Amino acid sequence: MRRSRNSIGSKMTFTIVGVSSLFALLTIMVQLWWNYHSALDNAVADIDRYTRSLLPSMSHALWDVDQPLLKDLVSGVGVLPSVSGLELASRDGVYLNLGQGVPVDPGHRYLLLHYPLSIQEQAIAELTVALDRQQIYLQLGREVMVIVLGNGLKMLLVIYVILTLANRLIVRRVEALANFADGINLSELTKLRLDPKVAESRDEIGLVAQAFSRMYQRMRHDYALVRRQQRALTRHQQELSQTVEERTARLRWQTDANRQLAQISLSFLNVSVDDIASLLAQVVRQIGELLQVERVSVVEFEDDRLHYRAFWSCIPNAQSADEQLTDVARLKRRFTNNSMIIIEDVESISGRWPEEYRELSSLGIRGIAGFAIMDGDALVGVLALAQVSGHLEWNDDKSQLLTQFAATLNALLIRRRREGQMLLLQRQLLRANARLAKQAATDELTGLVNRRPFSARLEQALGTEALLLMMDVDFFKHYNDSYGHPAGDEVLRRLAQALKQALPEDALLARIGGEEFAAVCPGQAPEVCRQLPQRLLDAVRELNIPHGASPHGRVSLSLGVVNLLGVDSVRDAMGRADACLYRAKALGRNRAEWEEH
Ligand SMILES: Nc1nc2c(ncn2[C@@H]2O[C@H](COP(=O)(O)OP(=O)(O)OP(=O)(O)O)[C@@H](O)[C@H]2O)c(=O)[nH]1
Repeated sequence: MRRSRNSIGSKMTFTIVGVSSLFALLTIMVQLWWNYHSALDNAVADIDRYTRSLLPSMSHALWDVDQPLLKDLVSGVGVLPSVSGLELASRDGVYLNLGQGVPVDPGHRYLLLHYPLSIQEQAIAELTVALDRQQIYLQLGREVMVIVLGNGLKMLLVIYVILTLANRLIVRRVEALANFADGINLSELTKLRLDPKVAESRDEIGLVAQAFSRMYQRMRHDYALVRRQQRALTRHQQELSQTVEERTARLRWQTDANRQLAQISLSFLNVSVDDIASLLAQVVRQIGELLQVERVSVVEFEDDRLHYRAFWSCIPNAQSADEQLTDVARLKRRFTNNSMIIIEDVESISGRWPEEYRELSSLGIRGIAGFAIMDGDALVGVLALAQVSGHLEWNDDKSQLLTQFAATLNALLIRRRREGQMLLLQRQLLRANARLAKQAATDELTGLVNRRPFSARLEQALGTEALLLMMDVDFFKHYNDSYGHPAGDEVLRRLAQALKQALPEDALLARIGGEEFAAVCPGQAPEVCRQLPQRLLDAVRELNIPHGASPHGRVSLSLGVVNLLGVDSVRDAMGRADACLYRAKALGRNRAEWEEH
């Protein structure tokens, strides 16, 4: 630590030097004062003692008028140090002035000492000794240097000792303490060690250091506690915000899912039976994307067989399981007491349901959720969601949603099934009706149309250049009688076939009675028209069916032909043709007769 002028060392130095200097000055002053007075007193005492010892001799010398002796004696006093002058004045006029004499005004410099000279207690003269203080001052001046030097050295020694002690006992330890305090950094919570010399001493600084150390320990402890609390608070806040985020996401997901489910339910209500399959395909895809699973399928049980009604997978070219290989009875058994089966990890059922485990594993399914589609108490199908790339991520919200969806799906499947059954019934009815209608319009024996459709066609051809041909088998009663009724039936069938082939394609041939045929032949070329009856007769002749009871020896026909141009009613047309036929019969049979105009 850099020591500044404000350091304890500097302050102590300044203080000690200042106080010591002052004290030394005072000491010197007092000593000088004391020395001065001692020197003055000593000088006065010396002068006094010496002078008084000489006074009797001086008195006698003066009395004896022994001038030289007197002068010697007085001069002897003048030899004393600090005596600057002497004056002896007797009553009888003897006067001696030695040295510098006695100043009239002594002032501060001189001290005058007066000694009476007497003989027989009678004063005869007075000796005045002038003491010059200057001498004492000079002597003191010499002593001052010694005193100052002595005191100065003493003072320096004392300062050195005090500063050394202060440095060792205070400054260094305070600096160590300051360094310790400087090193305190709560954010890092470092463990600081105070110098044992500072911390272990039992003086005030040691006590302060120990108090500091304890305070730091408490601060560390408190700070660690606060940090722990802060960390716990932060963790709690993070957990709280995470929980809020998760709940918000779940709520958002639920809202979105419910909205989609409502839309799906609505679309189920409005969909026509024919569109159910495509709607289901679309909906399973929607469910798959909403629940983020890789496969969704809807299967229905029918006659103890399983049918995939919809299958979707986000994996290209993924195939549903083979309907034939699924053990429907086992699948139904699993759903007997469970409306849903959630297997997040297929491995978890390896011991409990080994067959299902094998089957699912062989399909590469690693997690699956199945929801029963119930029709009342009957299990009619299963909605299944599967994961192949990993385990199934599941929660109650998804279960709740899919349970609802399965119920909606059930309603749709029931509707599909019931409407499908109705449609099937309708189609069967229509087919039966068509069959009946066809039967009603068709002659069962020959396969030709009967009278009703023929009449309708005839009506259409009225007033056109069409021909109406009425045909009747000759002597057919005899044939039946001779060959039997079944043989007669066969003849009718063969005749129908031969006549149909002989007629133009657009002609309509009908069996309008027991052994009666009729044909409407739309407008043809005159040549074709003219030859047509003969073509028909020839066709019958070519059949060459033996008929022993007929004069012709074989089965033959008689024809009555009418041109429908100018004919305006079926009844009229049939009547006219009948008349022609009658004429043909009358003229010998096996011939055609035209209406005469
Ligand atoms: N095998 C058979 N015979 C039928 C059928 N429908 C009617 N016949 C018979 O056809 C015969 C018609 O006889 P008739 O009306 O007397 O006329 P025909 O014997 O043909 O004599 P002509 O018409 O005068 O030449 C009856 O004997 C009927 O039984 C049928 O579907 N099958």
